[in-house]
Parts: sequence; C-alpha cells; structure tokens
Amino acid sequence: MGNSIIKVEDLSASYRKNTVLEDISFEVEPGSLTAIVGPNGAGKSTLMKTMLDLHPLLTGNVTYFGLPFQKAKKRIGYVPQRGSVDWDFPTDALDVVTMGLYGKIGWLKRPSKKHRELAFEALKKMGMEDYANRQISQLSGGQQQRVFLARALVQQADLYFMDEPLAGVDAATERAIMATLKELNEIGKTVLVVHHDLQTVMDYFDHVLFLNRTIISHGKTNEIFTKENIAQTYGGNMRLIGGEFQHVVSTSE
Ligand SMILES: Nc1ncnc2c1ncn2[C@@H]1O[C@H](COP(=O)(O)OP(=O)(O)OP(=O)(O)O)[C@@H](O)[C@H]1O
Repeated sequence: MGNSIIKVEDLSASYRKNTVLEDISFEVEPGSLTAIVGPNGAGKSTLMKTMLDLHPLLTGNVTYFGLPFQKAKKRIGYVPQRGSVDWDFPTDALDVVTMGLYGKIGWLKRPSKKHRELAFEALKKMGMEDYANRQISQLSGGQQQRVFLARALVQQADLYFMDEPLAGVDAATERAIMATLKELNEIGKTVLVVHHDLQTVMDYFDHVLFLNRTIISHGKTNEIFTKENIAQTYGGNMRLIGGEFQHVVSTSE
C-alpha cells in the first residue's frame, strides 16, 4: 500500500507488566472508514490511545502522512469514549465545541466571534443548537456524544479517531452520527471507529480491523467480514443465529 495515511509497525503496549497489545502492524488508506472490532478487553481503546500518544508505546512506530504523531497532530481529531470524560466539568456545550478550535486559535488567546459562530454552526449540524448554553453535565448521553462530534467537526482534521461514538445512543442519534461520518468520508477524510455492533459493520464501514490483543484480520469489509474471522476474534463465542450475530455464553465456567 503505497499511499497509506497511517502506518503502524510492530506496535506493542502494556499496563505495567501486563502486555495488552502485541505485534500490531497495519496501514490505513486515505478516505477509508474503518471499524475496529473485538471483544471486551481486546485492547481497542488502548490501540487508539497508543496511536495518539496518550499511552506509551512499548515497541514499534506509528506515522501519519509519513510524519510522527507530534508533527501531524493538528490534522488528527479524537472523540474519546464518553465514559472516560469528566462531564461534571462546569462548561456549556458551545464551549466544548469551541475547544475543538484551540489548535487554530492558540490556547492563550480568546476565541473570537467568528470562532464561536463556527462552533455554533457545528452544533446546529448535529441538531444541538438549542442546547448551546446548556451545561454538559445536564445533557443526555446521546446529546453529549453529538456535542463531541460537533467538536470534532470544527477541528477540520484530515483523520479522525472515534472510540465507540454509537455506544448507548438512541436510533436518531445513531443516524445523525453515521450521516456525519459518511459526509466526512465523502469529502475525503479518513475515519477510524471503535465499534461494538457486529450487525451494522457491513452497512456502515468499508474497512474492518478485527482485534484481540493482536490483529486477527484487517482489510475491506466485503472481503474479510467472515464468520471465520468473527469466530477467531471472539474466541468462538459469536455465532450467526437466524441471520443475527449472537454472543454465545459458555456455561462451562
Ligand atoms: N488504565 C488501565 N490500567 C490497567 N489495565 C488497563 C487499563 N486500561 C485498560 N486496561 C486493560 O487492558 C486491556 C485492554 O483494555 P481496553 O480498554 O483497551 O479494551 P477494549 O477492547 O477497548 O475493551 P471494551 O470493549 O471493554 O471497551 C484490558 O484487559 C483492560 O483491563
């Protein structure tokens, strides 16, 4: 793959002595929309954090546009898992979105009227304009997720990492978020999403990366989204039953 936008070589990561990711090498094509799937504890969030310099690499190397993360980070947006964010932080929705512009504004400067207008437009795009001045702690989970998406949008990055943006949101929010991801994709942005719902992988993503501590398979969804890869990733605990993937709980433990 000559024109990859992300290149991960031999990445491994651990928490103290516990190695959770090993032997991870893959490349991402520009303009692709990739689902990262795998069971709980597979290391999906850790992979994102390690790639984004939020968790140390034990071994390996990650480059973006041929550059190390620190040189490329202005072109990269990240939507963390909702549960990992301190929502009691006293700030309103518009401020959260405006923070997405700090790379452009500079941390020590005040946002101008223009910046706040851009932030408001992004909130509007996510159907959240009526909540601009609402404290983030007083928003529902789905509304918080929309605010985070709006923050990523104003950033105008080339590459986005999103950790379970669809977890626990209602159907309308899921549609709004997916429409936004598709739009980003259509204008050439590259998006990586930790995703937990196997039913929708085929519909939503053109690429999939099966992860369970290491890469089980990575490629085009229509080529590698197979029962075999799913079974291998989920330890044989995922079965296709009546057209639906179901988690088969082992009773032997
Ligand atoms: N801060 C931490 N300290 C110690 N161990 C951690 C920490 N965060 C994650 N782990 C461990 O690392 C492994 C991978 O966790 P990670 O959160 O990356 O998995 P995941 O695939 O994102 O899981 P989930 O689908 O449940 O969110 C798990 O065994 C987890 O217990």
